Amino acid sequence: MKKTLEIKNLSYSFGDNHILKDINIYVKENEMVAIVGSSGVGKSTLFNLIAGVLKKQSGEITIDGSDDYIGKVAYMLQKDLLFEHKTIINNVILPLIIAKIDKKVALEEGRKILKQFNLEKYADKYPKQLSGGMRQRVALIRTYMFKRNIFLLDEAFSALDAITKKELHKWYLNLKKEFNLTTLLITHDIEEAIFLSDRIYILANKPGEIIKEIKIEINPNEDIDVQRLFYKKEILNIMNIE
Ligand SMILES: Nc1ncnc2c1ncn2[C@@H]1O[C@H](COP(=O)(O)OP(=O)(O)OP(=O)(O)O)[C@@H](O)[C@H]1O
Repeated sequence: MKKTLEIKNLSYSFGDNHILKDINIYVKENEMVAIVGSSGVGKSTLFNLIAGVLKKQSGEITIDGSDDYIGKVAYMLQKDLLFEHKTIINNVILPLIIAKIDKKVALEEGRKILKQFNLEKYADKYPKQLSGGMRQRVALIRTYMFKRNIFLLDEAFSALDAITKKELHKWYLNLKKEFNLTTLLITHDIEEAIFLSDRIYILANKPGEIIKEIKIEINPNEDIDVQRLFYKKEILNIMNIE
């Protein structure tokens, strides 16, 4: 399968402060890949480089084989950034309006997608009338509406309580399947990374480097929780966390 995102020998410094060193990672089409690392290791810096928020200093970033990578990703952060004064439907269609699509057509598409995900009853409500989990679903659908090659999720589920988070993880896997999403997830939550991802990169040290790549292969005929626990132990071990 082709590589949607490929990063080669990417390094980055803020002045004399070396943050990232020789990062080599890739995400294949329809794949969900996580970058796991402790606080301050450079996860958001890497994310900002891919999104084009920070200017690349050295190394390569390509999306679908092209080094013209700026503006090719759809990204979502922990805070949902919904517009409080706009209804849910108007929040969802915002990417289409920005792309200058006729409002009537945009509204039709927005309602269709809300219906598809059983969110149509919220269409005319305002964000403050929704729970945290529902807001995050709306924000994820809005991110999808940008129709970019790859989704970058930076701690997108971190602000949610444990139960809502688990529900949203399952929901996201559905969204991924339905729309063939390609996702790079940045998280410090190891269990989240194991549940959602096909592969995990561990970012550690200072400057931050990829110290390990782990393929998550769950055998459905054996106890799934036990297999996930083994992966968790392996990752904690690598990260030197007891
Ligand atoms: N704009 C900036 N100018 C200077 N240093 C910065 C800037 N942004 C981040 N840093 C530094 O870069 C390092 C990595 O920060 P970054 O936010 O990428 O880490 P992170 O892994 O995302 O952490 P967290 O999980 O806490 O968000 C930190 O030491 C931080 O102080």
